[in-house]
Amino acid sequence: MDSLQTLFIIGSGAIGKALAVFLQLEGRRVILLKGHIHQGRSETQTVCVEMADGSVSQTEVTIHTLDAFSELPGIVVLANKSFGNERLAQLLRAKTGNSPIVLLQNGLGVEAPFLRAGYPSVYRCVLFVTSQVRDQGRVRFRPVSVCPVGVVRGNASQLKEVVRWLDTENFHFSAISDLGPIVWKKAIVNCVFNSICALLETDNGIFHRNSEALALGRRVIAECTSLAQLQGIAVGAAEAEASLLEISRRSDGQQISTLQDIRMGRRTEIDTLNIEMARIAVGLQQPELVQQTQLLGELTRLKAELAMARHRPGEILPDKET
Ligand SMILES: NC(=O)C1=CN([C@@H]2O[C@H](COP(=O)(O)OP(=O)(O)OC[C@H]3O[C@@H](n4cnc5c(N)ncnc54)[C@H](OP(=O)(O)O)[C@@H]3O)[C@@H](O)[C@H]2O)C=CC1
Ligand SMILES: CC(C)(CO)C(=O)C(=O)O
Repeated sequence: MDSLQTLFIIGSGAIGKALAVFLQLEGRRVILLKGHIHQGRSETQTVCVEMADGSVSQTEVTIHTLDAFSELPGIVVLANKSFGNERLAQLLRAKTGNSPIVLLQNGLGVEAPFLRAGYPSVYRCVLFVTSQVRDQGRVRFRPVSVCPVGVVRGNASQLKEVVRWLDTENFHFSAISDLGPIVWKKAIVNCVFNSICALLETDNGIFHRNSEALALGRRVIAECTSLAQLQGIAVGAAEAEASLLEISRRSDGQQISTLQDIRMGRRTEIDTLNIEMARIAVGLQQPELVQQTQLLGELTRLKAELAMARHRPGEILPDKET
């Protein structure tokens, strides 16, 4: 399907850059676009993606702004922070036509702005990788397992094509028929990582190294799996814990995005994780169900707000662990 040949990646951060490098090195046509600045000049950078075995994938990547494109015919991949989705759904609507949209973001309900805006083809991926920008030109990338992609609005044959264009040797994608349980399982795991690692100011490896941290994680998992079950989503506590531990082992030394954001004085995505779980519980008239998850989320949000308030542009808050 030639019409999908170009991959437009929106969001030139840790995920967007790594994905662009891997795709370009396998000969795909990639256009990398800034997620929150929509006007300006294109800039070319050499991006070097470092893997756990010390190997490096390096190439020149040009980062554009959205104003340079009146149309985005191809696959539009969203690797921006999800709190930008509402605005992007409005901005992109006139440019994307029938192009499929693929969301790579963590969290619950992140696809809602695109559904409300009437996009005809929306797919969602659950990322099982970790990626961290070390400095402008270096990205540290750790794949955990293949990343499933499923249909939110669209069809199975287009999904297959989308996955074929996205998949590369270092960053694997596969098609999945039932997206709901995996989105929930990953969101539950993120409720653990994105709050506890951020509050402890530690790396993702803490859960396989420290039994007390794991015990805290189990309490969040117990609450959120009960909520999932109330929603009719079958995610067991044992499988969520297994996923937590696998990610913890494979991304030992990596910082969760929420901790990276707090250290840079940036907004976090905690609203689509712990805080969203609490909102769903309130909607089901069971507000007490996820109280500990909610408290951790509120502490994380406050920590991020305090960091934003004292942050001076360009300054990175001290890195205590890695
Ligand atoms: N890093 C990781 O290991 C993982 C990340 N994810 C998900 O991938 C997505 C991207 O994460 P990651 O690359 O780490 O994040 P980064 O912070 O490294 O980059 C995110 C990009 O989002 C863009 N952005 C920031 N604010 C806004 C906004 N208000 N509106 C639109 N765009 C905005 C920025 O774009 P620009 O600077 O281009 O303007 C930025 O480069 C997130 O949703 C995250 O949940 C999921 C699993 C793992
Ligand atoms: C849980 C983890 C580490 C796995 O991809 C992640 O989602 C993140 O870094 O944001």
